[in-house]
Amino acid sequence: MLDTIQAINKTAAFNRWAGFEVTRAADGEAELRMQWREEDMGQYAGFLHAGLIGAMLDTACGFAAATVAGRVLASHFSVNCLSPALGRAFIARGKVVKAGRKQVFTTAELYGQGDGDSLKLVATGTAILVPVEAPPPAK
Ligand SMILES: CC(C)(COP(=O)(O)OP(=O)(O)OC[C@H]1O[C@@H](n2cnc3c(N)ncnc32)[C@H](O)[C@@H]1OP(=O)(O)O)[C@@H](O)C(=O)NCCC(=O)NCCSC(=O)Cc1ccccc1
Repeated sequence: MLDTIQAINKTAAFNRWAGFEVTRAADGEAELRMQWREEDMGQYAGFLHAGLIGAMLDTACGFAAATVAGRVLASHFSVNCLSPALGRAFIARGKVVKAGRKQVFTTAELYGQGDGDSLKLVATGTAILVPVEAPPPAK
């Protein structure tokens, strides 16, 4: 399952640009890591941009859902920014709360990694994923 999710991760140009690495994916859980880049990831005060906070939480939730439901699309996600997102790297951990037939409810946490291995919780989020068929081939 980890290989499958890592392969999916590589197909998204955004994920490649951001440097998302899938470090765990199994049984309704997924973990994502991203190295901080000062030159193009910051907001006005130098914290991780909220767009990237949302992207990491959304992706961790989506990959967690994919481990139990296959192909999914997000119909809703929300983000709580708890503390300035600072760190030399960021780790998002997503998990499935409930996988129904039509909706998969998920939550995720985002941690900033400080010196050494210390992790600080900087944001939390939720997402609702909808299991979908493969899209029709492009005309
Ligand atoms: C599929 C659903 C969520 C629910 O659909 P329903 O309630 O059944 O609604 P309905 O049938 O009324 O169709 C409405 C529209 O949906 C379109 N469509 C339907 N099925 C497919 C399909 N299989 N593929 C493509 N499109 C499909 C359909 O053509 C129609 O288009 P139209 O309005 O005519 O132009 C739909 O609202 C949607 O696609 N939202 C956007 C999702 C999105 O972009 N999310 C963000 C990115 S994913 C993410 O971030 C999370 C993640 C991370 C990592 C890994 C994985 C995930």
